[in-house]
Amino acid sequence: MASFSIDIATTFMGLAKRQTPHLHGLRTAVFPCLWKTRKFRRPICSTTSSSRISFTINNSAKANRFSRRFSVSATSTSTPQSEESDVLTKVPPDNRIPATIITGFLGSGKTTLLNHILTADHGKRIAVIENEYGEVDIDGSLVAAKAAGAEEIMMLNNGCLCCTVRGDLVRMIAELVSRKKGKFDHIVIETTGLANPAPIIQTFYAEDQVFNDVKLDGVVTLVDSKHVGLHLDETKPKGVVNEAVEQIAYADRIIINKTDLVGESEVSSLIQRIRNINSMAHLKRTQFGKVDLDYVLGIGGFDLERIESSVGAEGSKEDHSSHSHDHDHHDHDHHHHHDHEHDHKHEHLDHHHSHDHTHDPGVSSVSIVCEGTLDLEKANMWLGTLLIERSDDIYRMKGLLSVQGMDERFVFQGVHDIFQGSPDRPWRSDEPRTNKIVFIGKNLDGKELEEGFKACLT
Ligand SMILES: Nc1nc2c(ncn2[C@@H]2O[C@H](COP(=O)(O)OP(=O)(O)OP(=O)(O)O)[C@@H](O)[C@H]2O)c(=O)[nH]1
Repeated sequence: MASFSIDIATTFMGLAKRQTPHLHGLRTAVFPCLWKTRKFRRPICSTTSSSRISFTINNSAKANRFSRRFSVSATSTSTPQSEESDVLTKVPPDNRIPATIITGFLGSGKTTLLNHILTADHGKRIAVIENEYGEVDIDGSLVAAKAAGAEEIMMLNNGCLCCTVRGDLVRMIAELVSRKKGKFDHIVIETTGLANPAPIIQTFYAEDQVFNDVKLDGVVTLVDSKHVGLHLDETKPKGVVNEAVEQIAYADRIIINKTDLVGESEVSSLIQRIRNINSMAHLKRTQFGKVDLDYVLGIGGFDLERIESSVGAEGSKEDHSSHSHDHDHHDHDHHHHHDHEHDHKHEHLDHHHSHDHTHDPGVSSVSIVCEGTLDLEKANMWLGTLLIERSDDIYRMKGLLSVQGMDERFVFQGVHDIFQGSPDRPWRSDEPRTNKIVFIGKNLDGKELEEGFKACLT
């Protein structure tokens, strides 16, 4: 399989060359390269052969904002390389410090959750980065007052992490690492209630100072069951993001908080609405942010090896734990595309899927589930083109793919124009080679995505 890794790399390299007219603009000084190419170095296992190609695609219409980056890690686990091999044979374990982003609209319960994390008995040494808009640090004192458990609390008070103080975040993480490396196990970042998580997520991939020492573990979004509907309903002027929607769209875990303030039917319809926006996050209902800590820390939401849990065929999971409640799973309504073709709503088992296609400009999820094997070159071309044209609208992608000629499952994930993929464990002999891919974004046309994807099957 080692040679296969190289084949994959060659394939991607070939495509990169073919797209040369678009490729190199951002690697020159013509445009500021906010998204430098980098090596994705997380190992699959210690005797891995690994090759990786990254390249940057310039979309001139949008180049003044972000470069297009499309990076692929091709890693095979099957054949160890000889000492002489020029393919990397031993990849060191990924010892980077995990970081969790806690987000959610104003007043949704972020600080309450943070205090719960800091005071719980988990044995983790946590460094906190707390971001507030105002000069006066209120949350910081609230956290600090309770936070016997925090190794360090750093405040960022002069603006919002997703915009003005993003550079400060980079410096703060670098400082934390240089000053206290080895003295803490996890970083928790609480954003302001008006933060758009995307630029914060991107910081973990775009900035060497962060990427080299810290890995993004997951995005946890708090939702105020009573008030979030108002914010989700808000119509923003063109070009202005609805933060409440974005925060849900980027989440790996969604905590539906303040359930004491609403009735069961309100929670159920809220869950339906949330699933419509993000069909791959896990959901949990709570009061005062009381969740098991392993629900929010160490979740591997951005870990390629653990991506499967979030691309389950039947959409987002509602986790049941400490709370007894009565609810059903019957009527969530995300856009879900199976092998079979039909455009009516139907029920099967205990799920009710909508197969009709929406042109609603809002944020939604599209899941594609189908058997078959993918021509990697076609898939690369399709995704590359899609991201050049639509990466502003495609917020998140995760997938588990069956690739032609490859014994392992191919896992990938993306955030806008960042894309990473690598082989994972081998397919089992009794396992259907089912492709699962989830898109979350704006103006998604499920039919078009499904057709595009299926055109890449062999
Ligand atoms: N009734 C009720 N109140 C809650 C719950 N969770 C948090 N609160 C209260 O809601 C208020 C806001 O909670 P915070 O944790 O400060 O919310 P936040 O998201 O950090 O707020 P900002 O930093 O302003 O965005 C506080 O008074 C909390 O005590 C809950 O489950 N039920």
